[in-house]
Amino acid sequence: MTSSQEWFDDAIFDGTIQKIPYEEISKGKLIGEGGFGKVYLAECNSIAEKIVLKKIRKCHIKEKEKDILFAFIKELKIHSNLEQHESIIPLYGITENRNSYFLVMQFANNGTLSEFLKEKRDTLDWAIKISLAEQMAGGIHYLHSCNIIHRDLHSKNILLHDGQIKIADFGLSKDINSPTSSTLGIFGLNQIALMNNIINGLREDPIIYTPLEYVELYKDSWKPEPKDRPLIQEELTLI
Ligand SMILES: Nc1ncnc2c1ncn2[C@@H]1O[C@H](COP(=O)(O)OP(=O)(O)OP(=O)(O)O)[C@@H](O)[C@H]1O
Repeated sequence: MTSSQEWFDDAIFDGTIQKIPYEEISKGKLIGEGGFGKVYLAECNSIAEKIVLKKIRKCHIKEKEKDILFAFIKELKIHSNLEQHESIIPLYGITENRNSYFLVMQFANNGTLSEFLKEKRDTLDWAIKISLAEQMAGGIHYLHSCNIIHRDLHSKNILLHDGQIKIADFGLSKDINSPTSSTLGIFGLNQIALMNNIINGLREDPIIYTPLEYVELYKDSWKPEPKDRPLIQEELTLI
């Protein structure tokens, strides 16, 4: 029987995932922390632009943290099977040192959409907002065309690089052709509370001065019955 370490190694290194030698990388400052672990800014000899390292410690590879491990591997596999797309954050590969594995991806130099919107809330004009919505719909449309549903889209999982939307964080995504899918165990209490509110019909109030066509579009998109919501292709056309 293989150890969980061997199983993890096999799961990572079979297929198309590029392994980057750790010696080629100089790790910089800590820039964030998520469900798997810490995220660092870094540079790599063979990659022209700045990168981030998203870390999972090897000691997480044990039974009681299987959900975290599965989400990490799922993110890796789904992300590495995607082609380059302007609205998806590029994944360069994986690297490892003695204690940890790291996903290696492009550093998004404008941070998360959440930070961007907080900072620019009062100065963003509608042309930029519509352009961001269009880029996002374009990225989601691309994912759907690859039979991937993201399932965790929110403004902290959407990054911006040189003003361009980059969808990230595929840990909860599902390949609709794949029979294994359940990662429900890794939802946090906040997400469960939010889901409850949505199921019970709670919706935000439209923000004043939002164009009416846009309000109608997003109200259509939060209808309770999925069949009543527009497809992403329709949204893209309307935007
Ligand atoms: N490619 C990136 N470029 C720039 N900053 C990033 C990048 N990836 C992650 N970050 C930063 O690191 C933080 C943590 O990212 P990470 O994806 O690990 O977690 P999360 O999405 O916040 O949480 P979770 O993994 O639980 O959904 C982000 O909020 C963001 O500030």
